[in-house]
Amino acid sequence: MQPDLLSPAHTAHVASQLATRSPLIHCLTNQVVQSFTANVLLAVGASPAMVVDHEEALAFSAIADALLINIGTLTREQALAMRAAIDGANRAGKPWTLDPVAVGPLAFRSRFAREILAQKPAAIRGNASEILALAGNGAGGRGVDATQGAQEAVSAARELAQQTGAIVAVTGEVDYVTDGDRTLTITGGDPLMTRVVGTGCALSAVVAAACALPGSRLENVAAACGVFALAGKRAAAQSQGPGSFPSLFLDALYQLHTEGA
Ligand SMILES: Nc1ncnc2c1ncn2[C@@H]1O[C@H](COP(=O)(O)OP(=O)(O)O)[C@@H](O)[C@H]1O
Ligand SMILES: Cc1ncsc1CCOP(=O)(O)O
Ligand SMILES: [Mg+2]
Repeated sequence: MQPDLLSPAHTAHVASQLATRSPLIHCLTNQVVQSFTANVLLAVGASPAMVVDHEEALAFSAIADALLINIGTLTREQALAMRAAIDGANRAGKPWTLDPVAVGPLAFRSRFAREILAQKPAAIRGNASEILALAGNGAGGRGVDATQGAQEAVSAARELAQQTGAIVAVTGEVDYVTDGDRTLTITGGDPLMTRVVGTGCALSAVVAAACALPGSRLENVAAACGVFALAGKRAAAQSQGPGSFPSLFLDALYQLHTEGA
């Protein structure tokens, strides 16, 4: 089936809903991107909380509106907290999102990612090499970076969505978001987004937030990618390089709901 283009009106609607509803997002994420992820969630109008101890994580994921699990700097201790958080979220009926950072060549995180897939993520967001590896079709990328284009991972994304029941977003120059049947395509963004750390991780946090909104989860996750594509393009148009880009990107995310898309 041919991918559909995401409607700009739905991106604007989701940008506004995120700010109006301000979902509380429980983030268990990597050590590199904690602060940027929290700032991105605040810029879109959501509310971040990094509650990381395993006892507190179990309790807090039931209180939060959605959970993010990002395995970028996974440790044994963090894996315990992640299992507890997923358990708490599932028992409370709260959606959780997986960012399978650098899955493939590294055994511990790859085993862990496959294990938690059985716990029914609402969404999975990764780059092409991560989605291919998670679907069992590739060896993974170069560390946290993709070595394949997103277009090459569309079939794997569909298979992964069918196997897990999750909405799968595979990102890159073009993003593809699928429920295993219908696939939406998002264009925009800018290569500068790959020259600063944490844009993929922060997008996964906004995907988690989008999963807490009412309506079509497929369209809401695609709109989260649409929000990034639009803000990334606007920020890059004013930016001289990776130093100024993160600030301009946060401003652009904020302006999407304060000034309308
Ligand atoms: N070449 C590109 N052109 C435009 N946008 C891009 C490009 N590469 C990545 N992006 C955007 O950057 C964000 C992060 O995606 P990606 O780089 O695939 O994730 P990761 O950082 O996990 O590898 C997404 O919003 C994606 O659309
Ligand atoms: C550099 C790095 N190392 C482990 S996690 C991480 C951040 C990856 O961020 P992103 O996937 O958003 O580029
Ligand atoms: Mg990533």
